[in-house]
Amino acid sequence: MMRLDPFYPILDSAAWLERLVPLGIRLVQLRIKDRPEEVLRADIRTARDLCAAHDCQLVVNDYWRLAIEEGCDFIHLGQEDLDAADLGAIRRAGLKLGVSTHDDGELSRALAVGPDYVALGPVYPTILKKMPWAPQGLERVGEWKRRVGDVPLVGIGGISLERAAGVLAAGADIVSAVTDITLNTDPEARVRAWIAATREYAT
Ligand SMILES: Cc1ncc(COP(=O)(O)OP(=O)(O)O)c(N)n1
Ligand SMILES: Cc1nc(C(=O)O)sc1CCOP(=O)(O)O
Ligand SMILES: [Mg+2]
Repeated sequence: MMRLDPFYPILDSAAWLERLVPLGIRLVQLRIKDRPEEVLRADIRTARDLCAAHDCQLVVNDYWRLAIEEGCDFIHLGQEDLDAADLGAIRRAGLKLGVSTHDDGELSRALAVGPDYVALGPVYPTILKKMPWAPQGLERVGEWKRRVGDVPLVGIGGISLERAAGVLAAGADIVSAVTDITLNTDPEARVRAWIAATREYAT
């Protein structure tokens, strides 16, 4: 499999991708919540075409059926999403799969489905969504990497540009971020800085 880029921003609309992907993002997640299906489908299509034009790997969050129907090739599912998903249909369609984990049980379950990456979170406190887990910390990142072996490990949750190098040094292969970019006063400059800071980890 193609190596995934170490910088993995998550954005909540195709409009955000249109703004930021052309700056040189090579791996991005479209994570849209609570929108009608026609909006989801239109954004997935726009994101798919944009990412294809910019040599960027698109990961669609949650909506695996729409991802299959729209010819996307990578989805992200959390544990509750896994409960409802048809993994056979996902694999038959040739989709790659990233899975969230927050504790031991979730990691065992994630590894059992043969994921294309495992995400561990929240590494630091996050303001994006309420989560029942305490921040995992950097030692847990290292422990997860030892347990996942060759499977790429994504660190997520409260990761800023300033924290990214520490998360990578602790064992993550990839660092993911939302608000450090989208709430920044200059998201374009922030993305350029992330790309420059993570370039040495890319191959
Ligand atoms: C890279 C990455 N890691 C974790 C998540 C969270 O997925 P999930 O637990 O399903 O929660 P939602 O994002 O769907 O609210 C993610 N999306 N991406
Ligand atoms: C979407 C998401 N999933 C997480 C998990 O731990 O599974 S943490 C998270 C939010 C990440 O946003 P920010 O970079 O702004 O903290
Ligand atoms: Mg989900």
